[in-house]
Amino acid sequence: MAEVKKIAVIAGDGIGPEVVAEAEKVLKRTEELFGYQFETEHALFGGIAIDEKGTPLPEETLQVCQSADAVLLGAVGGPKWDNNPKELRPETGLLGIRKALGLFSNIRPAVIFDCLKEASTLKPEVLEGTDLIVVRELTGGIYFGEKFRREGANGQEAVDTCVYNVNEVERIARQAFEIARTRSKKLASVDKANVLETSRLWRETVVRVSADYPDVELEHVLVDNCAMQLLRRPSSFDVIVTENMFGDILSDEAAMLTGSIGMLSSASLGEGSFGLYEPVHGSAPDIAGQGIANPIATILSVALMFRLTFGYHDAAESIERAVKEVLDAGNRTGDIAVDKSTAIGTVAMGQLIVDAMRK
Ligand SMILES: NC(=O)C1=CN([C@@H]2O[C@H](COP(=O)(O)OP(=O)(O)OC[C@H]3O[C@@H](n4cnc5c(N)ncnc54)[C@H](O)[C@@H]3O)[C@@H](O)[C@H]2O)C=CC1
Ligand SMILES: CC(C)CC(=O)C(=O)O
Ligand SMILES: [Mg+2]
Repeated sequence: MAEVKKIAVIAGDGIGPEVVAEAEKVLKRTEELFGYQFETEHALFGGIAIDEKGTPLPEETLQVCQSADAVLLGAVGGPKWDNNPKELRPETGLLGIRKALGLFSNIRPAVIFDCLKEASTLKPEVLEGTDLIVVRELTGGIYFGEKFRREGANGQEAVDTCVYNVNEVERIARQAFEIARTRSKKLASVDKANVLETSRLWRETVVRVSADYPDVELEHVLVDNCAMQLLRRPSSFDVIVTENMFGDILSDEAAMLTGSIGMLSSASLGEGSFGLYEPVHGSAPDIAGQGIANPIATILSVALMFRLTFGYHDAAESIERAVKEVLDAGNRTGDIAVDKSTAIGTVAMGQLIVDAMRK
């Protein structure tokens, strides 16, 4: 009998509950097929937690996560809470949970399915050979720096501060070098070292760490150039390591190589095997409640959980193969459909993937 793995399930807001419901069906099917056992515990987080508990990250939610082996998260946020004071915004909870759980590394693979090349923003010949991972620093930088308003000589000013220390850069750099070692041994470190002091420290630190990885070829790319090169020659990248905000932005851009942000999964990791798994997209208020969101990013996040936290490679492969088969057969949600009139909904896509899973 396999050991029971505890998974904290946080559906969140908007399309979060819709896509997480499909991922939970995948967990159940995995139990039936492979005999693995999961104990899920649901917790409130984000806007719904503000409404019901008065805070985006209730203490009991944090405890549920801390006592679990892994967390499955949908998405949080939406216009309902946009004008809340900053401590009562869903994104405050998102940053808070990442910090509280020590999840400094966010791994975002952009996997290109051949049959989706038609849905990509780029021409198939430009996409040829593209398979990249963005490794984003997740608990430092400008999202976590001090922010405030003040009265300046010309009226109100707003201040966001960006801080990185050597330790924060070193640990994410090491993780990216380790990942690069398992792939094509090429690492692109993305910064803005021609302007930002945090980026100069970033670059110095990455160069120092690179001495321990002589087998990995390191290049430095300025973030503006990287944004351009991702569209011009995406196949030249393999592993990209970058700071929090640059990684946030570049991974949404990389999503469009795959066809849609609804395809991009992610793993947030710390020092141990514990991880939080979530789609890269947000709560998509514009399509929430319509049953049309693409659940694949969340389902592929479960596959990442199986690989990186549980070591269930057989089950991960089953999910990934099922997703490919379902897409190869021409099934599309609206975001990846060229002919939108043929699009299927969230539940139909989830069910097709569950049905295609095999041992
Ligand atoms: N990890 C999280 O919980 C995140 C939360 N957010 C929050 O989500 C809210 C909405 O943010 P947006 O900037 O609109 O970004 P978003 O990622 O929610 O949506 C951007 C666009 O992509 C589409 N989209 C996203 N996921 C999709 C899916 N699975 N299937 C089909 N289409 C999909 C949406 O319909 C929208 O047109 C905000 O409150 C934001 O703060 C944003 C990013 C991450
Ligand atoms: C609160 C934001 C940093 C969420 C986001 O856009 C992300 O993590 O991708
Ligand atoms: Mg983002």
